[in-house]
Amino acid sequence: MKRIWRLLMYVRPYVLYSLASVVLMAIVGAMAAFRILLVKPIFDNVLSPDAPPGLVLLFRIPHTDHVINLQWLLPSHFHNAWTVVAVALVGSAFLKSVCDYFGTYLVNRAGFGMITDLRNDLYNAVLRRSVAFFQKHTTGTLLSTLINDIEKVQFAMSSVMSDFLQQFFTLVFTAIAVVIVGGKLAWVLLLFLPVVILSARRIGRGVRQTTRKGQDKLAEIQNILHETITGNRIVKAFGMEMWEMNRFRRAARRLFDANLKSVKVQAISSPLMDLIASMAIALLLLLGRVSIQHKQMTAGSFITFLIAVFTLYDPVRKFAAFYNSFQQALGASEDIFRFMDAQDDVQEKKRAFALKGFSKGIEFENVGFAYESEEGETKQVLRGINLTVHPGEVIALVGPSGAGKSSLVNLIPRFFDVNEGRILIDGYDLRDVTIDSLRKQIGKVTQETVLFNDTVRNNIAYGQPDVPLSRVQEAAQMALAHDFILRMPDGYNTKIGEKGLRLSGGERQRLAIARAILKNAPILILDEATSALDTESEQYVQAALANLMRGRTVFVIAHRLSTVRKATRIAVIEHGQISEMGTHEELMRHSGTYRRLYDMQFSDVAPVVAGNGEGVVTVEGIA
Ligand SMILES: Nc1ncnc2c1ncn2[C@@H]1O[C@H](COP(=O)(O)OP(=O)(O)OP(=O)(O)O)[C@@H](O)[C@H]1O
Repeated sequence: MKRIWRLLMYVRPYVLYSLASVVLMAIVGAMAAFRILLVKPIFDNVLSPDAPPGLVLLFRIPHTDHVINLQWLLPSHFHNAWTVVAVALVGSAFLKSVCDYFGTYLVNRAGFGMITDLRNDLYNAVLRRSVAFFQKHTTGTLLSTLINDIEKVQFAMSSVMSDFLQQFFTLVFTAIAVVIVGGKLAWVLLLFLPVVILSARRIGRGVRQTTRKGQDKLAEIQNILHETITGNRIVKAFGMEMWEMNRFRRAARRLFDANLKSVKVQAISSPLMDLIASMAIALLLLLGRVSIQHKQMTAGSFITFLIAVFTLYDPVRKFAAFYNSFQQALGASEDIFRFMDAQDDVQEKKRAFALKGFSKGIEFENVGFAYESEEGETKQVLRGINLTVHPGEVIALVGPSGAGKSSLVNLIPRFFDVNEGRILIDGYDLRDVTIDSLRKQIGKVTQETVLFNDTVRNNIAYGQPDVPLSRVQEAAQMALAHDFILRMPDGYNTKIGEKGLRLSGGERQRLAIARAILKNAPILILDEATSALDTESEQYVQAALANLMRGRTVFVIAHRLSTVRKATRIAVIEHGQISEMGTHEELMRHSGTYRRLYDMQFSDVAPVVAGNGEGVVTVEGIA
């Protein structure tokens, strides 16, 4: 109920459109019933040569002597039966068509309007969620909610809603026509009502179940497509085309079976209803003949009655589909609202103040951190971290894989919050300052370079669209990217494809470095790329990084000896704790973990395995 109410709140700005469309659709329904009523005068007056000229009777109000004549609805100078019926027929068709057109337009106007607002709100909410949220929910689930769930609500609130209103009013007015024209005969229909309703419900349930299965199978196919298109290089490198094709074929077969099952259930409805209808007609014919003999009914009114009864069937049948669609939209809105309402672990205090700059340093005071799974289980990854970093220092973090290095640096921009101790920036607890002002102080260059499908200029000036080109170029020069950018077809205006596919790994990294240089944040978090570039690229990237690091306070997850050597201090992280700290020379003298790691990882002879993304593997030495 709360969900329906919440969805309706989105309709509120469009309530005038909705009300107008309800009125217009009511007219459409009334006109549909009126046109059925015209069948009687067509048979009894227009097509009957023996009919006496005069008033054209439309129907008699049951249980009274009151009659409604067609002339009463039309200007008085129409007398001839054909003229009267023809004017009524064309006039009602015209009115129905006009109302249908504007009614449909207005329902859709309201439906699309509300869905646009809902989609914007959802996107805004999702975009602002914390990093933990994006780790909890897969890209597939988020995209599916943003696209498919919104689509379901949109479908229900636009196309289905307009059809529903039309069918609803057609049902109401035609039911009135059935009672008016049929009189006692209408009650016979009550005998068939339970059968129709029961079978429609059963078929509806069957259809719902089978369509849901079909949708699941379709999602399976979409997943395979998503995986193999984004990972097509891996598929090629491993020669898995045949295997993937077979996987796809099996999924397609399952979809085929599910669709056929659904058709089997759906296809039964029409013949079944035909059978019920034939039995009803047979019975009605018998009773109708008696009524006509006793002059209680004309042949024309009997046929009108039959047509009205048949017209009822369509809305009744469609109601199962409408119900289904509205249910699906409600189900989809549950996911939408769940994402919109998700409570972030990282929240800004109401009285948070803006950090003006960074000048005194960063302190980790007895910091502990745990990841929390969706089931509420916690996994402690950092404990008892004490570290004071002065402005301008370069802190290299080294340690075995999974020790907690990335987790530690992710605490600084508050991608996650500590659950023990605190982190201070210039003496202020991170949780006391606004997230925006904190993140303004921090630049980040990660292993995986994120580039957007936009121009080189906009990629470098990401977040600062108004920055002049000269400053973008300056940053690119410092990142040693200017020359290769100028060699591109449109220079700084060249569009980079999805994920920067037109660029080499080294070029991508240098663009990311240029972006960080332009941001000019005093604190820098660097996650050095593990995969080695070719020597020349590597030198460029190293030089660009040196330019970027100059004058900044840097936390670097180091994989290269050159970086480690240049660091002011090295912190060795093991099992979530700092086990050693000092300069390269100090730690080498110590003969502890660092020395062991150094021998394994950083010595000149130690090879590093590097891939070029195409699966072709090379073995190179580093350092
Ligand atoms: N979102 C998460 N949820 C739960 N556990 C996580 C999450 N991210 C990382 N972990 C776990 O936390 C531990 C520390 O991971 P972290 O990425 O900080 O290590 P790391 O030292 O940076 O490793 P690497 O050098 O391989 O990147 C690992 O055991 C990892 O499995």
